[in-house]
Order: sequence, then structure tokens, then C-alpha cells
Amino acid sequence: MSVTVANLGFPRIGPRRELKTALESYWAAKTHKAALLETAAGLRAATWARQRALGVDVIPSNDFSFYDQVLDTSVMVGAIPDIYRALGAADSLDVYFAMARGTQTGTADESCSHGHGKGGDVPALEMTKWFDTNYHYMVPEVTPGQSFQLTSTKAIDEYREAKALGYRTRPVILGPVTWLLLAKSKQNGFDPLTLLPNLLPVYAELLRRLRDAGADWVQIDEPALVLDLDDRARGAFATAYIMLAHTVPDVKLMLATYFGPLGDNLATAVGLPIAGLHIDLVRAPEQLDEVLAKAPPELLLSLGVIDGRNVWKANLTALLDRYEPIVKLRRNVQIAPSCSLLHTPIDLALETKLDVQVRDWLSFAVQKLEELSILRLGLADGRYVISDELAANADSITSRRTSSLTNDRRVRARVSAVTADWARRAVPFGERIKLQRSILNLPPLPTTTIGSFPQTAEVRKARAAHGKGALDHAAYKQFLQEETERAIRWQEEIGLDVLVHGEFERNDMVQYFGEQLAGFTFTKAAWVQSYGSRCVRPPIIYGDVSRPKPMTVDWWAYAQGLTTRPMKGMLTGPVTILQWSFVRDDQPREQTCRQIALAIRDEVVDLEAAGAKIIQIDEAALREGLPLRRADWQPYLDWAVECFRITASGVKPETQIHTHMCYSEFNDIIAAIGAMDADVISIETARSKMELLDAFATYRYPNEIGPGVYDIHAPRIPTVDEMQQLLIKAGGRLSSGQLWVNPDCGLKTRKWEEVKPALINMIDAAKGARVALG
Ligand SMILES: Nc1nc2c(c(=O)[nH]1)N[C@@H](CNc1ccc(C(=O)N[C@@H](CCC(=O)N[C@@H](CCC(=O)N[C@@H](CCC(=O)O)C(=O)O)C(=O)O)C(=O)O)cc1)CN2
Ligand code: MET
Ligand SMILES: [Zn+2]
Repeated sequence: MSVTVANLGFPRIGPRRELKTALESYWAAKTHKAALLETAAGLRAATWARQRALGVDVIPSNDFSFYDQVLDTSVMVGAIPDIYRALGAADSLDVYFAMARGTQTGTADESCSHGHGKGGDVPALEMTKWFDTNYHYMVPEVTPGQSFQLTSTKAIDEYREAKALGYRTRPVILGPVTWLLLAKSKQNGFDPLTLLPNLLPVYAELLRRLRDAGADWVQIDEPALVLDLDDRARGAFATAYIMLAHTVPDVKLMLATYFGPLGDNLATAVGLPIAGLHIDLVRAPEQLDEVLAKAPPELLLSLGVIDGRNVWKANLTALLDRYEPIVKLRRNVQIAPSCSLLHTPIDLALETKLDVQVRDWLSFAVQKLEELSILRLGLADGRYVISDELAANADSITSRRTSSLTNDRRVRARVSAVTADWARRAVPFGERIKLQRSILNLPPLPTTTIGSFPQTAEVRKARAAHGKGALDHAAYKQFLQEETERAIRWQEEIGLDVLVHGEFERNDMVQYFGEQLAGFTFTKAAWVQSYGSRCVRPPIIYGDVSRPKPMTVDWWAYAQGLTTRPMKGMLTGPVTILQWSFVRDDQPREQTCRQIALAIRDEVVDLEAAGAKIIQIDEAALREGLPLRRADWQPYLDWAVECFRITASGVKPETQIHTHMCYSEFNDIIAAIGAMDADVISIETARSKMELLDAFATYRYPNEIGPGVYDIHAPRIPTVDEMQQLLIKAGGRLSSGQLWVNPDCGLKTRKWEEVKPALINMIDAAKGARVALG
């Protein structure tokens, strides 16, 4: 009998975001490639050493990436579209970064991820959300009938690099079926899965070369196995793994699944000729019994028992209770985090300012691996060996369960007192809009922006200085007021109809609110990668949520005081705050969301009382929060929409509620979007050339809509004509009386040099469209 600790992947950004710094300085041409490579190698070596010191038996390699592991896989198999091949050697870093960021001469400040450039510049690949996380991957692009070649030896090189340093690692690769299921073709109707026979020989060659380098096990990630799959996709798994087992029989594959239960794909998974199977027992603890019943005895099970998606300390005694019998039942087992630790911050030890009580409840990547080591000892040698650790762990668990910090009776009473009319505006949209129009007095096709203006290096520097105490409160406030005033004057000058204050005072649209709400705590260094070099510090929700005092009213009032045009109140909605935070796991997410909804509702009401005529409640992450399995969609949509409505319905009919959503893949949830009943919704549509509006047209969406007329992810400046054409197209799908004119999303990652001409053109396009549609 043996129990080993395995890790599926470690965060790669570095404890002090060393990789971010190295990447951005390389992109800005401030440092040479050699410096970037050296930083990367140093981070890998430190990561391996750390995992060994923590007692990890199975240490991963190839979990490092300069940008994204899906992009690494695309380059590995040679899926490099021709426009990038023209730029250099297929395995060069330049081609890789061109695929990730385009060839616009971006700087460290450049967030451009899919910019279509001017004058022959090369756009980046499309980027989208990785399953239900806030991590983004680069979408693989394939063409009908294409061939593949092993193009990058990164996995082999990193295996060798580790071996030379004395680590026998288990390389991690993304599996062929998931990679194809995530891939897209520009040719409509083409199914990437048909490329499987062309792709498999490359995987076989890779496995052979890993074996020749000394690898006996390889971790092959196939998270698509937790999705709804049709028989063809299931058949593809069988085809792929039979072929690989046949051609490379002496490499053992640990097939990793995560983010949910195998469900109706379980028979497929356990029937594959693989040596090991990893299952997520945090998201789907209920699948254990069925997996045990169906898995052949010789299949090595990797039990994902520690939460790789959240920050809470595990309950070690409960885990021992659950897994001791399993260890007796099966000869060998591995214990592991539920998924790669990419989605957790690195080290709690860096958080010296956290409340000591709350800190005692937390566990980041390093601490999670410690928990696994302790658990292994207990499972292998008996609980008495770890009695001190168990006692300490039990104290933390009890402290969290019984703490008065997590329970606020008033909040609970308030949530239970909510009745149906809290989630309903007093009168229907048709009547509201008449009142709103008579007050606002806007032209047809009113122009506005989504909220943020550029977060320049100067703004971030001032905030950092204020945080360190180098800039006092009054000076910081004055700096922000000047930025805000400048932005308002400029908006008036170019003639925008509905203004924003610019969000200069906010570090992040979620963290800013988290820092002001009770029940939340926030960190100094707990960065988690969102895409490329960009990171977020998700706030941690540990207790009942309430709003001690207004959070945005002063800034709104200052901004409105400078202008006679309507100034939008600007808030982040409850579902997005929930989705982009680390959420308490001792009550259903729905419950926490309702508490946040009430807190934001209070803010909405206060903004109205201060005089706001228009209040925008952003729900950028509503779509991302959708469960991975369709059968679970409706219950989620029901409470998510209700929470939004609770937030939005405390105001008078004449107060206009806006919402904003990016990543607008919501053809299949359009009814829920309608049910939100926002007076105005702004959505991302520029890249799909307004195609998304078909869903709104078919559904006969009655309220007002601002379809984004230009892609803010690109530095490129859109022309008047192209935006006017898009508006005319939109006018053909919806009534022109419904339309607003705005960009796709906020402008915080852009530069003023890009924003200024783009918005001036947008206003001209609106003028033209008013005439054309008039
Ligand atoms: N939470 C969240 N998720 C989201 C989005 C979003 O806006 N927020 N947007 C979508 C895209 N994802 C994104 C994720 C991150 C960033 C982003 O720009 N991140 C910044 C950090 C933003 C931030 O928290 N800034 C802080 C801290 C900035 C910082 O690093 N300060 C330095 C010092 C800075 C200096 O001296 O110049 C430090 O603390 O060491 C601030 O402005 O106050 C980055 O990685 O660079 C953008 C988009 C989807 N998910
Ligand atoms: C990711 S959605 C962003 C909405 C926010 N109001 C902004 O303009 O930045
Ligand atoms: Zn957005």
C-alpha cells in the first residue's frame, strides 16, 4: 500500500510577480531575451525546489508558461497560422508573443490581446475564459485538413532541465481532445475534432521523446471530460488514447480531469487504456463512490482532495475520515489538489497584514501542498503520527466555524426578509422609459462610455505612493480629483451625451468594492494570473456581507458637481463581485450573492438620493459564472438574475439603470438577459460585427441596448465609417429608438492617445448614423 502526494501544476507568475516584471520589461524592449530566459529558469528551479521541500512526491514540469499553456500546446503541435509563421522561426519567442499579443509595438502597459493592427500589423489570437475561471487562454486556430508537426520541444526541454537539477518530474501536457474541442476554425461549420487523426502522431512522437528523456509518467489534462459531450467527442477520447497506448505503451498516462464531475463521461474515462486517472473531489465529492466502483483495480487513482480554486484551509480530520477506507481498499493512491494551483495565490507567508484570526483559516498554494504532505503521513502511517498537526488544524476549523466574524445576525435577518417585490421595479419598462426620456432629454442614439478611462502609470504610481504613505491622503485625493476633472472636461468638449467619472480612484472593479464591504478581506501580494502578465488580487469573502457606509457616492457627487450633463453612477454587480472573489465555502454561493446584492442595492439607493439619474451596475462575469453542465444552468440563472434585480429595483421608475457585460457569448441565455430588465444594457459586439444582436432581435428584446462599436482590446483606432456602418447594421436588427452608442468595454487598459481619437470618431459615427437611421 502506498500513498503519494502529487501536484498538477504550480503558479508560474512568481511570489513577487517576477515573471510579470520580466515579461513586461522584455516587451518594452528594456531588457534582452537572455534576461527573460534567466528569470524564467530561476522561477522554475525555485518552484521545483520548493515543492520538494514541501514533500511533494510527484512534481510537475512543463507547467511553466511564458503566456498561456493552451498557446504552448498550439505551438507544440505546430498549429501556427500563416500570418505568424511569416514572422520568424516557428518555435521562436517572437512568433509565440505575436500569437499572444499581436505585433503592435506594445509596451509593458499594453494589454492588447487581440488587436487587429493597422498597416499590416498582425493581430493576436482570440482570447477567452478557461472553463469557469477568471483565467484566459488563447484560442487555438485550425484550418480544414491541416497537418501538424512537433514544433516545440518545451515539454522535453523542461523535463531535462529539471532532471539535470536532480528532479524526476511528471511532465504536464494538455490532451489532444480538449485542445481540439477548444479550437476554432475561421471556416464556418468546420469541426476541429475531425483533425484528430492528423494530430495524434504528434502526441505520440512527443510521448516517445519524453520517454527517451527518462519520463515514465506523463500527466495529460483532459478537463473537457467534465463537460456535456456528444458521442462523437466521447468516441474521440477512445480513438486518441487507444492509439497513444498502442504506439507508446511504455509511457504511463495520468489523465487529469477537473472543475467538475465526470458524470455521464465516467464510463468513457475509466474505459480508456490509461494508467492513472485524476478526479476533482472538491467540486464533485459525490463522484468518488461511482469512480471506485467502475475503475479497474490496476488504475492508479489521483484523488483531488484539496481545493485548487479557493483559499480555505482543508479540514484534515474530515479528509482522513473520508479517505482512510479508500486507502485500505486500493493498493496505491495519489492525493493531490483538485486542479492545477494556477488559480490560487502562492504563499500566505507574504500576507503579514491580514487579520490574525482570518489568516488562520487560509491556505494558499504552498500551504495546500503542506496539507497534502500531512495528510499523506496520516493516511500511510496512522493519525497518531500527525496528532499535533491535526489538533492545530481542528482548532482553525473550529475557530472559523464558530467565529462571530463570519456571522452577522442583522445581515441574515435582512436577507430572509427579502420579498418578491424587492426584485421588481415599480412599473414596467414601457412606462419607465417615458419618464426617463423626459428627464434626461437625450438625442437619439445617445453616446457614452463604459466607465473607466486609462489607468496610466502615473495613476498607479500615485496609488502605490499613497499605499506606502509617501503621498498623504489629501494630496492623493487632489491628484484623483484633477484626473477626474480633466476627463470630464474632455468628455464635454468632444460632446459625449452621458458622462463617466473615469474610475481613477479604483485599483480594480472588484477589489475596490471588496476593500469597503464588511465580510471581505483583501491581500497585499496574493496575485493570481488572469491573462499573460496581467493579474488580479481577488478579495476574500469570509463572512456575512454588508456595506458599512457609501462607497462611491462622494466620487460621483464630485464628478456630477462639475457638469450639467448626466454623470453615471458606476458600480460592480453582485454576481461579478462573487465570481471574481474567493468565496466562503461554508454556505451556498447563492446565499453570499444575495448578501452582496443587498449591499450594492444600498449603494444604488444612496446614489439616487444624491441625485444620480443614471446608475450602471456592471455584470461582466454573469456569463462566466454559468455552470459547466447545461442541466445546472437554470437554477444558477434564476438566482443570479434575481440578485441583479434586487440590486437594481430599489429606485424610482425615472432612475435609469444600466448594466454592462463583456464576453458576450449569450445567445443561449438571452431570456435571462431579458429577465434582468435593465433599462439599458451595453454589450461587446464589435468583434462579432453585431452578429450577437440577432439573438436580441429574435428574442424581441424590448429594452435599450448599446452594442459596442469598437474593440477596446486593440490599440487600433477605429474609423468613423466602420463604426457608422456597424450602427446602421444594428439599426437594421433593432429599432433605432432602442440604440445607444458606446465602446465594447471600459478603457482602463488603453492609452489616452488611443482613446481620444477613437471616441471623437465614435461621436461622428453616431451623428452620421442618426441621419442615416433618422
Ligand atoms: N478582477 C477582475 N477580473 C477581470 C477584469 C477586471 O477588470 N477585474 N477584466 C477582465 C480581464 N482581466 C483583467 C485582469 C487584470 C487586469 C489588470 O490590468 N491588472 C493589473 C493590476 C490591476 C491592479 O490591481 N492594480 C493595482 C495595483 C497595481 C500594481 O501592481 N502596483 C504596484 C506598484 C505600481 C507602480 O509603482 O507603478 C505594486 O503594488 O507593486 C492598482 O492600480 O492599485 C496588472 O496585472 O498589472 C486587466 C484585465 C476579466 N477579469
Ligand atoms: C470588465 S467590465 C469593465 C466595466 C468597468 N465599468 C470599466 O469600464 O472598466
Ligand atoms: Zn466589460
